[in-house]
Amino acid sequence: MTAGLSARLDRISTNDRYLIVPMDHGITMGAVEGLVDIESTIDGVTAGGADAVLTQRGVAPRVHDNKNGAGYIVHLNGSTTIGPDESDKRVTGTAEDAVRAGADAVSFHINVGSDHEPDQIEELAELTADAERLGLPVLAMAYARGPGVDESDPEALGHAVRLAEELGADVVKTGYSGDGDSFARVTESTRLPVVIAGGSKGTDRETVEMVRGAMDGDAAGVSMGRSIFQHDDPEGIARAVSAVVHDGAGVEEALRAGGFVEA
Ligand SMILES: CC(=O)[C@@H](O)[C@H](O)C[C@H](N)C(=O)O
Ligand SMILES: O=CC(=O)COP(=O)(O)O
Repeated sequence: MTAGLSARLDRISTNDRYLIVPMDHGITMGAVEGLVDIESTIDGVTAGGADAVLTQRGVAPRVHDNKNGAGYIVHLNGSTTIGPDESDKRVTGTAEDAVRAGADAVSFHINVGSDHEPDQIEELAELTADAERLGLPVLAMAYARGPGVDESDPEALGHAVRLAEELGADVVKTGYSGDGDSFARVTESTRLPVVIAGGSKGTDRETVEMVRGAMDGDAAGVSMGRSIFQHDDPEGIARAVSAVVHDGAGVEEALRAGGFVEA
C-alpha cells in the first residue's frame, strides 16, 4: 500500500473502523429530510463521531467548513427514483474531479445482478485504476440488486463484496444479511474491510442492533445514511453508532451513549 493511500484511508476511519455517513441521496430522492440544511446535519454527525461524510461533488462547497475535521468522500455515480431505472447509475465525475473537490476518497455504486452490471463493472475498474495512480482510496458500494436477486442473501452479498476486491476497491459497502452469523459468511468472502448500508430509517434500537450484528459478523463499520441523517438528533444517533463501531459497545450501552435511554 502506498503512503498516500494509507494516509487517506486513515482520514476516513479510526483504527481501521469506519463510521461513514453518506448523503448522496439528493440525486436519488431529492432534498429529503436531513439534506435540506445539509450543513447542520454534517456538523451534527461529525460532532457525534462520524469518521467521514460522503456526497456528490457539487455539494462539496457546503461540506468542508462543517465537518469538524472528519474525512470527505466524493461519490461518482447516480440515478433517481423518478427516472426510468434507478439501477442504471450513471457516472457523475472522475477521480481528478473528486480531488479538486477536496476528497480524501471516492465511492462508486454497482448493482451486482442488475442489467447494468456489465457497464458498472467496466466503470468501477476504470475508476480504481485512475484512483490508484492518485493514491486515492475507492469505496465500492457493491449491492446485490437486480431482477430475481435476494438483496440480503449472504451468498449474493458475498459475491458482491468479492467482486469489489477483484476490481481493485479498498473498502466495500454492501447490504446487511440480517444477523451476525450470516454476515460472517459475507465478510469471509473478501480481505477488504466490509461496511454495511443502513437502508430506510428504522427505530433507534433497530439501527443499533443492526450495527451490533454486523460488527459481530466481522464488519469493519458502517456507511449508514438515512438512519442517521434523517434522525431528529443526528448527533445523538451518530454517537450511539460510534459507540458500537469504535468502542465495541453493546446495544443498551450504545443507546445510553446516544442519550436515547436513561443513563
Ligand atoms: C435508495 C436506496 O435503495 C439506496 O440503496 C441507495 O441506492 C443508496 C445510495 N446512497 C443512493 O441514494 O443512491
Ligand atoms: O450511499 C448510500 C449508502 O451508503 C447507504 O445509504 P442508506 O441510506 O444507509 O441505505
